[in-house]
Amino acid sequence: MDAFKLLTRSTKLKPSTSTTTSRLPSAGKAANPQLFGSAEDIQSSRKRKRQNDAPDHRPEGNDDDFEATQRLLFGGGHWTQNTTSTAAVKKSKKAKKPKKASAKNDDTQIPGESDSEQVQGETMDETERRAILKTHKIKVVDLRDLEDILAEKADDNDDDPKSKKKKKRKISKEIASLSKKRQKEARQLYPEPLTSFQDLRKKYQISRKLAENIAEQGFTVPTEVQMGSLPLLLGNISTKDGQEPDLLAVAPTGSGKTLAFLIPLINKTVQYHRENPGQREISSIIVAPTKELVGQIVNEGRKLAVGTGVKITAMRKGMQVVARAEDDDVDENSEDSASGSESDEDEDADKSAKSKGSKKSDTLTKSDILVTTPLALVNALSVKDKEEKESLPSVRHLVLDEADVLLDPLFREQTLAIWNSCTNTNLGISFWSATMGSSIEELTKSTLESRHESLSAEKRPLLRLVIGLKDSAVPNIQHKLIYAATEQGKLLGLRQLLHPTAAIAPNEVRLRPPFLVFTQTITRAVALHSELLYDIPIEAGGSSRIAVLHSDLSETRRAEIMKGFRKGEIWIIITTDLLARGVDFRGINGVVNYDIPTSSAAYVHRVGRTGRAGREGGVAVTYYTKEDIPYVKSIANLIHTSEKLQGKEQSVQKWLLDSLPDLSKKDRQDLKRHGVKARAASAKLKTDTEKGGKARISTKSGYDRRMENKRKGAISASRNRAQQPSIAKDAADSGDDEWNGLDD
Ligand SMILES: Nc1ncnc2c1ncn2[C@@H]1O[C@H](COP(=O)(O)OP(=O)(O)OP(=O)(O)O)[C@@H](O)[C@H]1O
Repeated sequence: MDAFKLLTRSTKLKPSTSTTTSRLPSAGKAANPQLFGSAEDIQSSRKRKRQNDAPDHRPEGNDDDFEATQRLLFGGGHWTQNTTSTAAVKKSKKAKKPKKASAKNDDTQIPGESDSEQVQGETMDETERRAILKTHKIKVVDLRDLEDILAEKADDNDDDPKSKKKKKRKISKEIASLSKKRQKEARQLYPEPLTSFQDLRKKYQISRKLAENIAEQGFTVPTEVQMGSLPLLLGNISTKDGQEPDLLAVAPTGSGKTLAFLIPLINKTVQYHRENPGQREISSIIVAPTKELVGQIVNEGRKLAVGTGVKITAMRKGMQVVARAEDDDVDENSEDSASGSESDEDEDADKSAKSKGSKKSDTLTKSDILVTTPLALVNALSVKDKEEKESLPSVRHLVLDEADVLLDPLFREQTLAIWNSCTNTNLGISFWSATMGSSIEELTKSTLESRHESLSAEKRPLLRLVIGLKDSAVPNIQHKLIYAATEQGKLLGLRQLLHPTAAIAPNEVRLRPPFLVFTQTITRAVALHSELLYDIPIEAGGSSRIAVLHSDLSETRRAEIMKGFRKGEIWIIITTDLLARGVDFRGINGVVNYDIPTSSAAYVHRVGRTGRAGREGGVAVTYYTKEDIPYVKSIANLIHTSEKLQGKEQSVQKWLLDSLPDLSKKDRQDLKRHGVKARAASAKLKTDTEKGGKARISTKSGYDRRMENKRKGAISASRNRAQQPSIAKDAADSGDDEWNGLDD
C-alpha cells in the first residue's frame, strides 16, 4: 500500500510530480553505502599506483618547511610504514608474525580462500594509502603531545637516557620552528584502509563465522568509517604485544559506526574464548544513551555473532553484573534498567544471576558483551548507602556510542562512573558519534591521564578518526528551512506536507511517509499527535498510522511503536529528541523539525535519521517561527555549508544568513538546556491566540476534530467512488511499488 497515494487520494497531482518516487530512500536499497567515493575509485587508484613509479607525497606549500618536517619526523626524509600509530609501529617491530588460524578453531578456511590469501592479502604502500584515504575523506590524527609522538619515533633504537634527553630538547626546538600547518601534518597518520570486507579474513584473520555473518547480512563494501577504523581496531589482534589505540571516531550519521565497533568486539571475544575455553565474563561494555538504541545495538550484534558463541546482552532490570554480599536482595526497583531489545531472543535474562558464593569480582551475567544505558549500569554497580561503585575488572573494552552526549553534563557523571569502574589496566576505549566537540577531546585526554596515574593504566596512543567534514550533516539529504511565522503557520505547513493540494514546483519539498516529526517537549509531541490523529483517512488506516513516542511511555509501548514503524504499520512517529540519535530506520523518507533543534549537533543527529547508508532522496524540513529567529542561525549555517560542499543550489540565501543574529555562548548553552523558552514544558504551551492554558497545538476540541474527520471521510469516500478510473490511472503512471514497511 502506498501511504502517499492514500493521503493524497482526492488530489489530482500532475504525473510529472510523481517522478521523484524512485529517488526516495524507502523506494529501494542503497547502491553504494560509501559517501565519498566508491569501490571503483579504489580499484582505479590501485591501478594508477602500479603505473606510478615515482611518487611525490609533497603537500602544497613551502618546500623548506616541508623538508624540515620530513627531517624531523623521519630522519632520513622517507615516510615510515605508518600503519596504525607510532607506538603500534614500534611494538610491531618486536611482535611475532601473525599466527595462522588454527585448523581446530572456528577459523577453518572458507571455500575459495587459498591458504596464502587467508593470512597475507596485498599490502599497500604510502602513496596508495594516502590516495584512498583522501578520496574517501578519511583523516587519522594522533592526539598525543607532538613532543611525545616525535620523541617516541626518535627513541626507536636508542636506550641511552642521556641521548634520549638530548634528542627531546632538540625535538622541542624543532617543533617550535615549525608552522602550525606543519605541526598538524606531523600528527597525521596514513594507516592502511580496509577496502573490502574480504580483507577482514585475509589481512586481519577475523573469525570465519563472523566473516560469513557479515557477508550474509549483505554487507559487501565497507563504509568510510569501517575502512578507517577496522584496521586500527583489528590490526594487532594476532599479536599479543601489539598495542591497540584508544579511538575517537567522528563519522556522519548512518555511516555504519555500529558495525565498526561491533566487529572488533565480537572478534576479540571469539579470540578470548579460543584462548580460554569454557570461560565467559563481561569483557566488553557498550554504552548508549537510550533504551531504543541499546535494543538496536543488541539486535545488530546478535546477527553478527550467530554461531560464534559470543553472547550479547541488553542490561535489564535486576540483572547482576558483579557478585556481592548484599545481592541477596537484588533491587528489583532500580530505576531505568534497560532492555529495549526488539529482539525476541532476549534470552539472556541472567538466570545465573542468583547464583551465590562466587568470588567478589566474579561477573554473574552470562554474557560477553553488555549493552546498556548509563543509568542502568550505574544502578547495577551501586553499593547500598555508599558513593563508590563496584568495579568491573574483567572489562577490557569500553565503547561509548553517541559519546558526545554521554559525556555531556546530562550523562557525564554516570558515564565517568562506568569508565572508572572498568579498572582493568589494559582497558581499551573508543568513542563514536557524528558530532564531537573539542571539549570532549579534552575531557577524554584528562581522564585517560588520571587513569594512567591512579591505576597505572597502560598508556595507549589516542587517535582521532574523522570522516568528511566534522560535525556536519550527512551529505546526501535535501534541507528545507521554512519560515512559518507562527505556531499556526507550522501546523498549516505540516498539514500541507501531509496532504499536498496542488502539483508542486520542481524545487519544492514533498515528503512521503514514513517520516519522523520532532518536537521540543513531550507535552508538545502529545499535543501535536492529538491534533494530527484524525488527519489520516480511515481507509488508509486512520489514527493507527500515526504514533507518539517519548520517554514517559512504558518500555513495552515504546518497543511496540518502534516495531510498528519498522513493519510499516505506523507511518509517522511524532517524538522528542529521544529518537534523534542512533536509531536506524533504514528507508525513512524524511524528518520534520516541527520545533527547531536546540543545537547544530542536535540538527545533525535529527536529520541524520534519513539518508542512511548512502541512501539518496531523504528530506529534512525545519520550520521556524518568529520566536525562533534568535536561535536559527547555526542551523542555517549548517545547511548552507552542507549545500555548498555538495555544489548544490543554495536554499538558505546569503542575505538571510547575514541578517540572522548570532547567539552568545551563554545563550547557546541556555538554549541547549531549556530549549526555546516560549515553548518550554513549564510554559504550558498555548495556542497562537493564547486562548487555552492547555498544551495543545490546536484551537479545536477533540470532539470537533473527530466529527470533522468523519465528515471528511464520508465525502472523500463518495468522491473516490466517482473517481475510481482516474485514480487507477494515476497509480499506473507513477509506477510506485507497494510500500511494505522498513527493512529491519
Ligand atoms: N558496509 C555497509 N554496507 C551497507 N550498509 C551498511 C554497512 N554498514 C552499515 N550499514 C547499514 O547502515 C545503516 C546505518 O548504520 P548505523 O546505524 O551503524 O549508523 P551510525 O553511523 O551508527 O549512525 P548514527 O550516527 O545515526 O548512529 C544500518 O542500517 C546498517 O545496517
